[in-house]
Amino acid sequence: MTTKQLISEIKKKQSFLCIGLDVDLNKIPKYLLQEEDPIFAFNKAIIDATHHLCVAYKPNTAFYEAYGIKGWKALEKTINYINENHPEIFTIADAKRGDIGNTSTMYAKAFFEDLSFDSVTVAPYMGKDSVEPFLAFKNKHTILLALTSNQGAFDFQTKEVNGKELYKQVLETSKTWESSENLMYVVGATKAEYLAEIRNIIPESFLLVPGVGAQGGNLQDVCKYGMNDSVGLLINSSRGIIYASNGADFALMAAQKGKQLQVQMAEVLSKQFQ
Ligand SMILES: O=C(O)c1cc(=O)[nH]c(=O)n1[C@@H]1O[C@H](COP(=O)(O)O)[C@@H](O)[C@H]1O
Repeated sequence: MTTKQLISEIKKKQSFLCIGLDVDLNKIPKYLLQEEDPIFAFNKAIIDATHHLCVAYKPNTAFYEAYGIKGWKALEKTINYINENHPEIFTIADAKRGDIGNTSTMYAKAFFEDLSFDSVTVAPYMGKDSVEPFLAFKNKHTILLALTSNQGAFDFQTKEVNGKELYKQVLETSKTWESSENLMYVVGATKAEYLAEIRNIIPESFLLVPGVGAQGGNLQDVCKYGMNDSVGLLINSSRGIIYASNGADFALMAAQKGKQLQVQMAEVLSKQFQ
């Protein structure tokens, strides 16, 4: 999917919501465990109930890898289900990969070709030759970790190296790489106060912003400082939506939580883009 198509979908749905499909078998309704593939059954119900409210789905691969071959199969069924039924939805494999060049190429093939995701999250710390193999894929997107939502972001990312914070060096350097138009960046919603400065460095790029809901990030602050002329934001919520209930009404309740965020997003968009 191109960025242009993503922006057009955001405007159409009046939403820049990304729903995180982080499936934990201990948290889903007990009766689903009798299904042949409980993870896929859960995801299918969530997707059926929420696809009109969001523009992106983000399965975090850890929640699938943890269940071995069955988990990986469920991930494959989930991405195929989204691509077949809702091809207009942007898909993110949240895998946080990155390695020496030839290995990164294999990671990119796994997520872009075998699983047909639109994007994958990548850690920047092995540098240019570890990221460019992902960028080489046309109409696919590499979402680089810039300033993450967790407390540990302060251990390295905000530390100054040669007079400049490391996350700023990640932003400035990565935008000079080949095919950098395929880059997006992760900035945690819990770091909203950094967004204005981040926008000075990368005014055009899309930001994936996790951390609203369960981690306490604030949607209004993220929009105020992070939005650009093309919206430029995908705001993710995982647990806050998919575990709204663990009863038979789980999908309905997830849709209600998703709707609450979508309504707030529509309000922001109507003010910003009249
Ligand atoms: O890359 C990510 O998506 C990510 C980066 C980050 O800085 N913080 C962060 O929480 N995430 C992911 O975003 C999701 C957040 O989930 P909730 O806190 O349940 O909404 C999880 O899949 C995290 O792994």
